[in-house]
Amino acid sequence: MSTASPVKSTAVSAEGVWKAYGSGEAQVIALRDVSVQFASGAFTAIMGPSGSGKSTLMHCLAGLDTTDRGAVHIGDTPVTGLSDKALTKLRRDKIGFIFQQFNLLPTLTAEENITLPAAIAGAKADPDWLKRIIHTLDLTDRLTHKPTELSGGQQQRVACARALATRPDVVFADEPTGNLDTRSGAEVLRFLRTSVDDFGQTIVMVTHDPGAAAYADRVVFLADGQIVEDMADPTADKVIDKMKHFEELVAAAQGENA
Ligand SMILES: Nc1ncnc2c1ncn2[C@@H]1O[C@H](COP(=O)(O)OP(=O)(O)OP(=O)(O)O)[C@@H](O)[C@H]1O
Repeated sequence: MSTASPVKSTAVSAEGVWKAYGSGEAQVIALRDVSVQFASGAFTAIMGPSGSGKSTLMHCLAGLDTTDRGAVHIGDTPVTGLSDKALTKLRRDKIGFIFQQFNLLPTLTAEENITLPAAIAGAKADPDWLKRIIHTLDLTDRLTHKPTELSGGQQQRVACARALATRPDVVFADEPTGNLDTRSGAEVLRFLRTSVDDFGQTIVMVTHDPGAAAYADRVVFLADGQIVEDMADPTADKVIDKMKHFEELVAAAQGENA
């Protein structure tokens, strides 16, 4: 009997991606030749100092921003070069988003917020799947509430259910615990972990918090628009230790780019 673990496929990849903002003297290079792959069924955190390119990378991976050079794929689908219409469809069908500010529609109930993306896509989310995630997120008693009637933690759990409702190929989470207290943040992070372990989802999360990154399988560190470190099986202590050496990593990256 083979004991080898199954080879994971790639959910998202970037190949030689460059991205600059502005031009001439004012030009800022946000991503410099970034190549990275994110395995399906894995939870990856992206960390790095402010301005290192984390949001730009996530936006380019998710087709929310264009790249100047290089290629991005979601599964086998090339993101670079798609028409606006095809990009909208790709985001709707294959990608879930969780934002720091929750981004729920205030006039809709929790349930309507959760099912809206599938409804817009003209699809009905699988009722058994929805029930399962709503139960796992402990939202069963909150479905008729509007966002203003929910705590921040509950709102973010609704946003998690919304992101997963269509069983997307990848969920991008941008500082999902940035607006939450420690306890509510931990509930969201435990859910993201569960969604990977029990439901086979793929999560890519930008965070500043070493404690949040410790929930991931892997941490990719960016500095000055480049990947400077790729850490497997992170712990908060390992991440903190790495961040202490960040100034050296940034100086080295800037030295190479000088
Ligand atoms: N729309 C824009 N126009 C001009 N410059 C931009 C734009 N977006 C980002 N930048 C610049 O690109 C670089 C990378 O920014 P980005 O927001 O990706 O970093 P970040 O690591 O996500 O930062 P933070 O942790 O503060 O959110 C920064 O120097 C930033 O000022």
